[in-house]
Amino acid sequence: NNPKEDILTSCKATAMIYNDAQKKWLHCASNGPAKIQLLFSSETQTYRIVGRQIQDHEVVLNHSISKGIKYNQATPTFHQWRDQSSVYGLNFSSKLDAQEFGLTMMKILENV
Ligand SMILES: CC(=O)N[C@@H](Cc1ccccc1Cl)C(=O)N1CCC[C@]12C=C[C@@H]1CC[C@@H](C(=O)N3CC[C@@H]4C=C[C@H]5CC[C@H](C(=O)O)N5C(=O)[C@H]43)N1C2=O
Repeated sequence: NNPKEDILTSCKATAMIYNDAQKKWLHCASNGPAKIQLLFSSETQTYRIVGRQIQDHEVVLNHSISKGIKYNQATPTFHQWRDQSSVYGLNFSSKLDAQEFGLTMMKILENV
C-alpha cells in the first residue's frame, strides 16, 4: 500500500462489470468476494476505489473516482456506477456494508 493513502472505508463485495455486448453482468474474478476499499491520497488529493480478491489478493478494481462518474444504489445490496468507458457493480455481502460504502461514495462525489 502507498503509505500516503487513507482508507476511508473497507468492505466485502463481489466486483462485477457489465458486458454491454452480451447485456449481462460478469464477475471481475471467478473466486468469490473481494475486499473493496475507498482510498484518499493526501499527496495527490485524489480518491480511488481498489478491490482485491480475498482468496488470492488479485486486484480486480483499481480506478480513480472522478467528477464524471454516476453512482446508483440500485438495491440495498447492489450498487453500480458508470464512467466514460464502463459500468461497474458491487454485490455487497451485507446491507450495512452497502449503506456505509454508499454514504462514503456520496461524500467523495460531493468533493471531487
Ligand atoms: C442510465 C444508466 O446508466 N442506467 C444504469 C444504472 C445506472 C443509473 C444511474 C447511474 C449509473 C448507473 Cl450504472 C442501468 O440501468 N444499467 C447499467 C447497465 C445495466 C443496467 C441496464 C439495464 C438493466 C435492467 C436491470 C438492471 C440490472 O442489471 N440490475 C438491477 C439491480 C440488479 C442487481 C444485481 C445484478 C447481479 C446479477 C443480476 C443480473 O444481471 O441477473 N443483476 C441485475 O439484474 C441488476 N440494469 C442495469 O443496471
